[in-house]
Amino acid sequence: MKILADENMPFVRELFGDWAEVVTCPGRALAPEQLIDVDALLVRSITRVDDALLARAGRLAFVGTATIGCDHVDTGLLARRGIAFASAPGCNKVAVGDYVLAALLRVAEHQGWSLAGRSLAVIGAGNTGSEVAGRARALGMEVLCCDPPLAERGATGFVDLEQALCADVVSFHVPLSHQGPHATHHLLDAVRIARLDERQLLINACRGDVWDNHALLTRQQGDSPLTLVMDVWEHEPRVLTALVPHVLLATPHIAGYSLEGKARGSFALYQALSRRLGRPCELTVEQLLPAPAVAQIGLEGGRDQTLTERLVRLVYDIERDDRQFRRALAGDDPGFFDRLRKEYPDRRELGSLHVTGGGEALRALGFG
Ligand SMILES: NC(=O)C1=CN([C@@H]2O[C@H](COP(=O)(O)OP(=O)(O)OC[C@H]3O[C@@H](n4cnc5c(N)ncnc54)[C@H](O)[C@@H]3O)[C@@H](O)[C@H]2O)C=CC1
Ligand SMILES: O=C(O)C(=O)[C@H](O)COP(=O)(O)O
Repeated sequence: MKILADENMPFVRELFGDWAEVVTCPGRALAPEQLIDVDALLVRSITRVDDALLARAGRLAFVGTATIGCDHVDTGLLARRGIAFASAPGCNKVAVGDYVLAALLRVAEHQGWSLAGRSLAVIGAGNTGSEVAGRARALGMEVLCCDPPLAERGATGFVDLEQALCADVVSFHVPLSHQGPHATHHLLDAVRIARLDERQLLINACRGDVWDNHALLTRQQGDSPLTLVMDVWEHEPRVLTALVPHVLLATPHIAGYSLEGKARGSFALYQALSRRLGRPCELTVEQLLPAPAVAQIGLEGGRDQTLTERLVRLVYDIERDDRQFRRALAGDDPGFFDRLRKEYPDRRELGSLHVTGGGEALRALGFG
């Protein structure tokens, strides 16, 4: 069988190479002709899987995306054509939790905030939103969750969007959707942006099109700008360049880019395709991962927010990603966004570092 996989999907040769012919290619530039003799297509979020791409895919029996988000895949089309589909729900939720935790601690340091006692609203309380909620609670923050679709299914304890948008920190974790009563395209639109208070911090680590970036730029150019953390951008890989100087932490859609998260993404497709073919799964995710450079450190004495920030930065330095982003944006490379993502260094999750002497509180923050 022939598998065509995005070149940015790690571990495909280790997972599929023993029993399939594996060909890799850049995901953004995939052409219909490349699918003529392909049995299984493995993509990431940058490949639009639609009628045009599958026009000549006569043999295709399986499409997998090694991502949580599925907005790039026409799943209705796959169902109509009898092509099996799999995604990787939750694969990089821990990485998104690490990203938002790192962002909160850096912003707090920058603004001189104590996070304990402040409110944080999670918009979309699924896998990534719940992970972020857990980290925020571990920081002593008061967490509010807004998730109307879950509330409609009988879950309780939610606030509505307008209440959520009054929190000190508002972190977005919804899928991108264009239709239906809970469509999220421009969920943060010009009207809502105008109502926000300048003391608020807004974080987007889900999909760029959930925020109206032009309306946000208008707000930021006025006399009461918001504090912003943006990992995702409307119309990626293009970025509204003028907005970037008004964003405190700006990164190129890498919130979910831990090595563990990517490995889990590839592994979920290995499991799904193996199941479909009736093959045993002989490997585990753990077998794919190298040992972390630093696996253990000891903590003596008390821990405050500053020390927590330093501990997090030992494993994940979000400001490094922000610096690289700004440097690359200022350069002369129109393909900088994809390049930064392709060349992204191996980033380990906080859980890879065992901190002795830190107790349960550090484990709640994500450490091992
Ligand atoms: N920046 C990055 O690297 C990453 C981005 N993502 C994005 O984050 C999204 C969310 O991921 P998960 O939490 O794992 O998905 P999930 O499906 O587990 O949770 C999403 C939640 O959003 C809720 N929701 C849907 N519409 C809503 C609305 N209008 N208002 C409030 N809540 C709404 C759903 O009911 C669900 O509970 C993904 O679809 C993906 O687009 C995910 C991983 C990494
Ligand atoms: O899982 C998701 O959803 C994401 O947003 C991924 O982290 C995106 O990574 P790529 O698929 O664009 O490499």
